[in-house]
Amino acid sequence: MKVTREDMQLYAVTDTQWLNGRDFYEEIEKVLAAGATFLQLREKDSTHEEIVKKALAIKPIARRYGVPFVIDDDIYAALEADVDGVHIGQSDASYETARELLGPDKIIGMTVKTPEQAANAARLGADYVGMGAVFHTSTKKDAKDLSRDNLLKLTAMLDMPIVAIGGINYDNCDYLKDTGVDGIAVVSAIFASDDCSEATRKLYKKTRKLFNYNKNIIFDMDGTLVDSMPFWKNSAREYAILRGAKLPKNFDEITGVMDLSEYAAYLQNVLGIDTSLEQITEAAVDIMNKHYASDIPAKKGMIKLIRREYEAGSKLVIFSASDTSSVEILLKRLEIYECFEGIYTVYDVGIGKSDKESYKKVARSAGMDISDTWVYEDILRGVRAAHNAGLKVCAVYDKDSADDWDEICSIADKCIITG
Ligand SMILES: Cc1ncc(COP(=O)(O)OP(=O)(O)O)c(N)n1
Ligand SMILES: Cc1ncsc1CCOP(=O)(O)O
Ligand SMILES: [Mg+2]
Repeated sequence: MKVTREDMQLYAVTDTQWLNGRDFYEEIEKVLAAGATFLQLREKDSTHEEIVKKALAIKPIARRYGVPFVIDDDIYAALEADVDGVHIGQSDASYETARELLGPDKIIGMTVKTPEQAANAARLGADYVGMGAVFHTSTKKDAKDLSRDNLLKLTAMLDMPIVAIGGINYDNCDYLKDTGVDGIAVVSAIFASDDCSEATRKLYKKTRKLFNYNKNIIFDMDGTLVDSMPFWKNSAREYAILRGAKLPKNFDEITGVMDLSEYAAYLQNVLGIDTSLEQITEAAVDIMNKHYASDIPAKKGMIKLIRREYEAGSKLVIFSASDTSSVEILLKRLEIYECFEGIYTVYDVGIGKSDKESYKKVARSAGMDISDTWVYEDILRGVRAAHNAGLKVCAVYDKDSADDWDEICSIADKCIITG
């Protein structure tokens, strides 16, 4: 698993001691939902068995949010729980031992405090480094403070993802601007807060600007933002009933595999309904627009994600295979219309989503730089085309594409599973 600089933006490190009786897993879920970009399980008072148990419980949560998840110190727990990797310091297992045990694909992060350690991390090929403590902290009393000058010296030596740690919070993190670090790792600034969601959301917004992670997002609508596929499938039935057809028992089975022109021919030739492709297309939009206006549900967490990105300054557009009117109706109903700067459909772009040129054209028209742009998409052909266009892809799980999920995840840069 490759770590990016962007993954370092807001690195959350757990510590049950700060929780004050709040539920550990609920708080972790809140932190990930609010935008933490990396997660480390660091429980200094837990036994190996307890760490494995906790890691196994956290792993599916981190997977759902597509956030890399590592364990502090315990390389055997990382192996047993099969998490994404481990973070090792100078008094933990060596990089070589960790790599041999965990294999080439797992993440190995290292603590670096001196030029020798920095050179060593570079030589060994660590996936990222953590540097600190940049401020004195009660979370790790034995951590020596790292001066700004020394931090600058260390970051200048390294060309890899770097995260600063130690006593960092919302009010003092500006200190890290232009130091060469790619983000902040925090324990108490998140987990000691009474409201972990709000603390994370505020830090996410602030660090996005601080570390210049400008983000453009091209969002798909059906299957990504909303759970509309079942409604689309049912629209064929709704139209046939509207036109007075007597439906055979296996109607859904027969029409489920048809495209619109095959469906038109079936209605005309088999069910004897006087209709045309144009009429069906128009009727489908009408039927679906009623649902977009009333009962198609947003996928779990998506509204929050869109609001978070909008508030953090991302530029968002929709690229849909549905009609513009449908997109507008839905976004207004979900009260996220103002979050999007543009709506593009395959009809006005003139190219389908299987063709990488469609995504390039949307990015160009929206004034988005390909290297800064993410595509959120649920279908394999869209994921593949967007990836081939050079865009970063966040795949969103949809049960309609369940059979393609493994292949989708082998292509996408990030995969999230919404309810
Ligand atoms: C991201 C990150 N950076 C540094 C550390 C510190 O690791 P280490 O020096 O091994 O100290 P302990 O955390 O084990 O007390 C870290 N955990 N994470
Ligand atoms: C793990 C670690 N390594 C250096 S300081 C530190 C603890 C950071 O905790 P906090 O963010 O609460 O200061
Ligand atoms: Mg350690």
